[in-house]
Amino acid sequence: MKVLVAEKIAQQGIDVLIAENLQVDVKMDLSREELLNVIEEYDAIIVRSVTKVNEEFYKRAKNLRVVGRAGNGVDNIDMEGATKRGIIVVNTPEANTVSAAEHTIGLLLSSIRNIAQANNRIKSRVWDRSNLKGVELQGKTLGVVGLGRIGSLVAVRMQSFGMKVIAYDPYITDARFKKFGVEKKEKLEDLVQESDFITVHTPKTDETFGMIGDEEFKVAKKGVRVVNCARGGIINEEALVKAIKEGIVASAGIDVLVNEPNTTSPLLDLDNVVLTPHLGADTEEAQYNVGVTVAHEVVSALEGDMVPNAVNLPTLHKNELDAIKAYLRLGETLGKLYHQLEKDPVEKVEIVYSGEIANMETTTVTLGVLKGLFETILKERVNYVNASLIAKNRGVDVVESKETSEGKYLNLIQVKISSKYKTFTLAGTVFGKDDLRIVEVNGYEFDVAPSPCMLVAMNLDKPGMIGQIGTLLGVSKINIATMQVSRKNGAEWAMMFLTVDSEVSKESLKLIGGLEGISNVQFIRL
Ligand SMILES: NC(=O)c1ccc[n+]([C@@H]2O[C@H](COP(=O)([O-])OP(=O)(O)OC[C@H]3O[C@@H](n4cnc5c(N)ncnc54)[C@H](O)[C@@H]3O)[C@@H](O)[C@H]2O)c1
Ligand SMILES: O=C(O)[C@H](O)COP(=O)(O)O
Repeated sequence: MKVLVAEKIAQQGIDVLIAENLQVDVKMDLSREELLNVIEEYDAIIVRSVTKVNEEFYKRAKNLRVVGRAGNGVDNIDMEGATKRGIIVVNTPEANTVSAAEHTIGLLLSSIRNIAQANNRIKSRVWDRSNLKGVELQGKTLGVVGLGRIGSLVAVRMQSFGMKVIAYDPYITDARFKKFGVEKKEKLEDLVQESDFITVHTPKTDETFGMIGDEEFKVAKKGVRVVNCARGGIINEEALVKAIKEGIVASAGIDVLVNEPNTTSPLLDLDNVVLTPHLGADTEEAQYNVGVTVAHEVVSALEGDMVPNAVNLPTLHKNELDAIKAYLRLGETLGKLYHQLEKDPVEKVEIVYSGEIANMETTTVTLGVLKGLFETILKERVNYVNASLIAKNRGVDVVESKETSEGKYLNLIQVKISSKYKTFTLAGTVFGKDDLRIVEVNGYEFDVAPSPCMLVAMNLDKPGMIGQIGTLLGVSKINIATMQVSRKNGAEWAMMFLTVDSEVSKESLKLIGGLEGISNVQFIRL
């Protein structure tokens, strides 16, 4: 498989990819046109914040399966476009947060003490201490907008400077404010009015873009100082220039601009603005972390494994993922069984989790069931990323429910698949760590370990049936590994489940199906 590294990442990250025998092309200087011309060759691409991974890009990236973002922000990646194509997007949200927080603080200190200006002055051989007076942090109020990973690191660190820290973040719990010793502000306006310094740490979204603008500067303290080390435009650039010129904003530290690279922004002309060219994550440590982390994630994603930092999948921590791994396989197995046993179009999939699994994060297991269900009948790529969208587009209603009460099994996944005509049921459990069992198929109880090649048949519940099939398979040189027969409350027909060592040909299936008292013979590939 081929990976294109389209922006600079640490060599150690590239080494991880090479060690996994991937063909790695490091091409950091491709023009847009060149990139679009070569991208069809690649299974994965690694980018940072510069490459626009958008519709135009996806249309040319016919074989792409993974976009690795060596960093945090994914606003340069069209997530909807990736999801509908089943392209997994992974990033490294934890890997550069300390560097970004430290850079924020660096910008703040630099801007309020005129460090950059003073440096320029003295390097031009002028020893002049005039007009460089700064302000102290101690006793002042810092307003943090967005108390996530980086915002909280900044908040905690700035308290050691003797600052009072307040924050506005409507999407987090009160407990998180408490944990970081930060006073919660219900409204952005309140934060703006009370802050001596404001720093923004939200992602760039429709809601946050321009959230600090003319209106906010109108109510801000005269002489407020601001920092943006998150994404360009969260503090509106035109409004900031105006507020600086009007003396409302005394200084600004800016790492990110709406348009990057940028050497023409009016902010560059203002003495009390300190700018860096998007350097928040540019440290030895952060680049090592993001490079190596993204490389491992890309490898896992290409191997079809679940990745904890997949952006267009439910969020799972590594330990949560480890805990549900066997259930993911079980969910997929149950999903795969349906269309190999039944042909009716699916209208509704109901998944009931009972016992231990009911206390776990099951959203991804549900995606596994849907993946298994659709991949047996669709030619297009079906995976965890797009399984739910495929269900929605096919009008399949997906319902997940949980029962924590103890049943016959310590854990159980029941899948009820309804068509216009009937409901077909499947159930499975995990014994021990990862021993899967199919325990029910349409009301027939089993204890079958799923295997790559299986045979299922209905047989009249009378003597001689098993022998007939055994003989025919023997003649076809197919070895039977296991066999189970299950009856259902005195029903005329029993169900037979065989695991076999090799594929059963269409001819053999036809012969078996033609046996007296045998019907619905299906070869199942798992
Ligand atoms: N300059 C750099 O080099 C650099 C490096 C790393 C990250 N970043 C950027 O820093 C920002 C923060 O990253 P993070 O890892 O802390 O993200 P995060 O997801 O951990 O935290 C973001 C926080 O913003 C909050 N939020 C979202 N919308 C909001 C709104 N409308 N009002 C108030 N709060 C809102 C969320 O609830 C969340 O708590 C991102 O934009 C990221 O791209 C920049
Ligand atoms: O979102 C991020 O991780 C930072 O903005 C860093 O971006 P970069 O990888 O382009 O330096």
